Amino acid sequence: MYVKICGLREPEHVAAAVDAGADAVGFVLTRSPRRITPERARELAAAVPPQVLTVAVFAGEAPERVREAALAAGVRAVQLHGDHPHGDFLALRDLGLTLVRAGAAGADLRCGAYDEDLLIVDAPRPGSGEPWDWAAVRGRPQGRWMLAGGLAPSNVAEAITAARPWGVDVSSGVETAPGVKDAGLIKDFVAAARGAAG
Ligand SMILES: O=C(O)c1ccccc1NCC(=O)[C@H](O)[C@H](O)COP(=O)(O)O
Repeated sequence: MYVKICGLREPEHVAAAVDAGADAVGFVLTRSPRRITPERARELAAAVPPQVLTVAVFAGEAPERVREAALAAGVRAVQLHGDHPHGDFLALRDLGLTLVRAGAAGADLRCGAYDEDLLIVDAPRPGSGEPWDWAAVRGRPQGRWMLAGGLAPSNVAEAITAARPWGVDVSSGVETAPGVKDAGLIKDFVAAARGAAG
């Protein structure tokens, strides 16, 4: 079970995610209570070992702006949320970064349909912490896809059973307030996801 912890802002929470065994850590570079600057993301990413994917998250920015910010942040992956057209992914392909497409269940659910490497199937409002009907997508997404939206240590096992994803992604469920991560919750989430998968 691939596990991504998103919306990290502080070095101790990045370290908590890495120590817990997360596969990917996300830095939000778009409008959000979790937003950080590309320069801050670079500082945080510098402490992440190479086996853990560093992801810069965008929503609605033009590819030129995504390119500039991703390079400034020094991340290894770019995540585009929402209604980005296929052309945006093609325009970023030459960066040589892992491309992640994220959207709600109404989108094309085949990973690779937009030339992306990973797919996230999320709640309608990203980063809202709102659970949705995870079971409704069971059997529909194809390829390397992560389930997101309202996941937490207390429900991630249920969500995995319901949707059978390749991976899971969380932000609000490992926070004590919007944008304020909790190292204990991060550890609990990774353990619960891996326990469910095992
Ligand atoms: O986290 C945000 O605030 C955010 C804002 C705008 C676009 C994307 C955002 N987050 C992307 C993620 O990958 C989140 O982890 C995902 O939406 C799940 O969020 P949550 O329901 O809070 O666990």
